[in-house]
Amino acid sequence: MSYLNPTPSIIDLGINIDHVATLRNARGTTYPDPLRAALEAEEAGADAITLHLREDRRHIKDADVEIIRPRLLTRMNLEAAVTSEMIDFACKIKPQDVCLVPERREEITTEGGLDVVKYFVQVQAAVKQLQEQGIRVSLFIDPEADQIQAAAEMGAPVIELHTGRYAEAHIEAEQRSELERIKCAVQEGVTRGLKVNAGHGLHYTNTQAIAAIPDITELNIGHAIVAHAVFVGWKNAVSEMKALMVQARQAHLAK
Ligand SMILES: CC(=O)[C@@H](O)[C@H](O)COP(=O)(O)O
Ligand SMILES: NCC(=O)COP(=O)(O)O
Repeated sequence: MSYLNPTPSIIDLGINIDHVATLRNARGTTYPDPLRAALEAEEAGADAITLHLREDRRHIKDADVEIIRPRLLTRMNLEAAVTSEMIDFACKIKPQDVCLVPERREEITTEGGLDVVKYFVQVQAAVKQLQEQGIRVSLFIDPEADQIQAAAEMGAPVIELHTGRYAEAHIEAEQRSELERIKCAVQEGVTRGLKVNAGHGLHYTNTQAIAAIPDITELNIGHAIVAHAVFVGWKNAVSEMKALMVQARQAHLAK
């Protein structure tokens, strides 16, 4: 829900604008402008703007975060690694949401969830520091019961389930089993009183089944929308994704 979309959404869409910046950085130009992408995404129905400030600054830069933060009419969901540099930066910027993610410099994309069981102490300290600044913290984790339990125990109010394995499953049986894993994780999160989001690798033909899961509050989607925008335009790509999510949820609720 936002000033632009005042009716509560049946399911929220956070638009990840990282790869608008990837395209800009490929030529060192000032276009396409991530700020413009964020504002037009809001006009097209986005409920939040997600952006990942990576340690290597391969797409989003510090200045993007600083410029975009005060201009949003919805909310900013800043993805950040659990490092003192990133947590201090987030505390300075004060986005409405920070999603703590794992990061490996050599990876092409975020390969799995943050291991909040293994790094319990470090993640809990970051959650506390961010919460002291009034920032809502989300943990980007694999859809596993022990990860969800640790997230709840350390006091994070939100989790985002990594849907990468589901999105990459090419065999139908494997995709079905990944979907079941996500459904169980959603239930586990809700039972523990958490707001449950999901995302990673979702596109125009695999998002429906995830959006239909009734207790998922928000999906964060980026790469597929930037790619689709090449053919249909940015605002159409955003509104098409939002519409298919809403339709999938409504169809499930009408059953
Ligand atoms: C954490 C996450 O899933 C997204 O932020 C994603 O990582 C963005 O794109 P890249 O992984 O390609 O940087
Ligand atoms: N947290 C997931 C996200 O923001 C979007 O990931 P993707 O759609 O670019 O794979």
